[in-house]
Amino acid sequence: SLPEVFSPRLADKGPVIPVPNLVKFLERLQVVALNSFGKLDFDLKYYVDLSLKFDLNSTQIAFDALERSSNGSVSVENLRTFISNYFHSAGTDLVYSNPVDFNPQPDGFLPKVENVEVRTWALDIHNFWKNLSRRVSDDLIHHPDTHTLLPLPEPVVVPGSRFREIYYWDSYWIIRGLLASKMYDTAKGIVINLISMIDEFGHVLNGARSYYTNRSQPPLLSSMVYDIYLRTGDLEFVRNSLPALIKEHKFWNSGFHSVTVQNGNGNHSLSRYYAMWNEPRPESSLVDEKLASKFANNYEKKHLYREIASAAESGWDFSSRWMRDSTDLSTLATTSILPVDLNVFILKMELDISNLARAVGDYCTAEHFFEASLVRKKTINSIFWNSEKGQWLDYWLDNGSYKGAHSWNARNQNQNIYASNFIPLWIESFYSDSRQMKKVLKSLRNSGLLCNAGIATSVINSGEQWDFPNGWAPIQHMIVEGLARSELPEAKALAADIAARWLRTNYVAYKHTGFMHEKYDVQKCGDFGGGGEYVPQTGFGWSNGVVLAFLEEFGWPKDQKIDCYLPS
Ligand SMILES: OC[C@H]1O[C@H](O[C@H]2O[C@H](CO)[C@@H](O)[C@H](O)[C@H]2O)[C@H](O)[C@@H](O)[C@@H]1O
Repeated sequence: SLPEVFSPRLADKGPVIPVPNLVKFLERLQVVALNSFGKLDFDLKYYVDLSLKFDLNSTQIAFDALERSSNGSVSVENLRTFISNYFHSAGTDLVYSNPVDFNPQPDGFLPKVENVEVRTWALDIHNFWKNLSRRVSDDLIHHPDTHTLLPLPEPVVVPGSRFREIYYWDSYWIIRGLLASKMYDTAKGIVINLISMIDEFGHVLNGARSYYTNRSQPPLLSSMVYDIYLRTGDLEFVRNSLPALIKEHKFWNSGFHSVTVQNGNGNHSLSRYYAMWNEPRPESSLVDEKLASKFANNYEKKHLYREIASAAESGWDFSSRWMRDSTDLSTLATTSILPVDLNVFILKMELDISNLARAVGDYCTAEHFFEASLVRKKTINSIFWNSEKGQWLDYWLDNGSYKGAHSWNARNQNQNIYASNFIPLWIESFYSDSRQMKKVLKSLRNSGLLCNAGIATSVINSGEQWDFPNGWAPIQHMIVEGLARSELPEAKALAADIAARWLRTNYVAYKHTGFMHEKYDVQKCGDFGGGGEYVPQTGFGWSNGVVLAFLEEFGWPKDQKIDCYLPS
């Protein structure tokens, strides 16, 4: 018999937000396109990013009338003609837009960068904001039903390449870079766009597409607002943002995202990733269907689809972190895990809301969220902290719960080493605790995560992109920033060392390839990363942002070379 987790009762319980008919149609086109064009250079996402030249009904009629062979394919020529007659290319609904606040040589840009070569590179990256800035096309404004792209009110900054739309958590590091580039209006515009999603959908979407409405991403909106406020002092911006931040806090602390765990210290309220979807992800539907094809039972398939979409909500799509068996992606069990980083982001949200509310004189809200942050800090140390290891460990939920609460069991802490086990370092509540910090530092040094060219995502080489040997800009940034802010000199020194390794590898890869990359291989300085379900992407929003943020914080001395040979 099936385990309880696959029972109809449980499998059907979760919420589902349906996608529009346009997305369903584009998924049909995706299948025919793959059968007709073949796998070479084929990106599934391209097809759900197309926009229609005419209404959906007439496009569907023309599509159904195409002559098909027995396997459903259409001749390459006929399909090409049909696509060019009926669709605008993917990406044309976001048009290039010169950012209003872009200055090629901003005043006070990266004052600590003395080295000419590094400054030239930094200015190249600063220039990339122009390549990545877009606004929605007039066609999208007038005919939103013919686009999967969502019409956002302000200009956007996209990650790059196949990621043609704004992404939630990427935007935090893009904003960090924009702040270093003194592009405050562009940064505020991004936040206004994300807030418009909360107004319309109740949460910030994974990305600005109608196929992303059923999930969010790591919640960093409050961090964006807070950092912009610190640079600009704009209280009106804070006042306008606060209601959305409070609404978002509720989203992550209610419904299926919320889980109660009980231990000797009482009941603890925590959050998990939980997508409102149990079908294949439209942007990767054939990949998901193939993975689910090993399951005969429809409930098992639906269960897997929800786990896949929830892993996408985590931003770590995909990783052994969410898998019961690191060699088998179909064992994804994202919703059965309480993630350290998500709960840290919610603690940060509480601290940010409290600080922002205090700044605008709303002391009642400030106090309420400060209290909440104290409780959450205790919860994080109570559920995730493992003193023997000197790390915070993700927590596996058992299938059953008693009266809605799961009983805490030390055995359920995931003993595997992930960079996320160190994300609490980013938050003052943790980095200011010198005793705990010393333990964590020792643990980080011995973790196997610190490599020649940065911090590895994990120590498991699963072939998935959020695992060894890939290193990702956001992870480097959060850990380095926390270490740098700690009082401990050895933590500060480690921060500078990791930042320098990361800058070197980004620079050398840029010089070799001409591009900034989405992820890097931390084993080999100068190599970009790989693995996962799509080819490595360039551009790239968060990598650019983190380079600028590191250069702003640490600078680069005049006579220090930036290459792969580390000074002894
Ligand atoms: O198309 C597959 C998946 O792609 C996205 O995930 C990856 O890119 C995002 C943009 O840079 C990034 O935020 C995420 O961390 C990456 O893993 C997308 O977010 C997924 O939902 C999508 O299924």
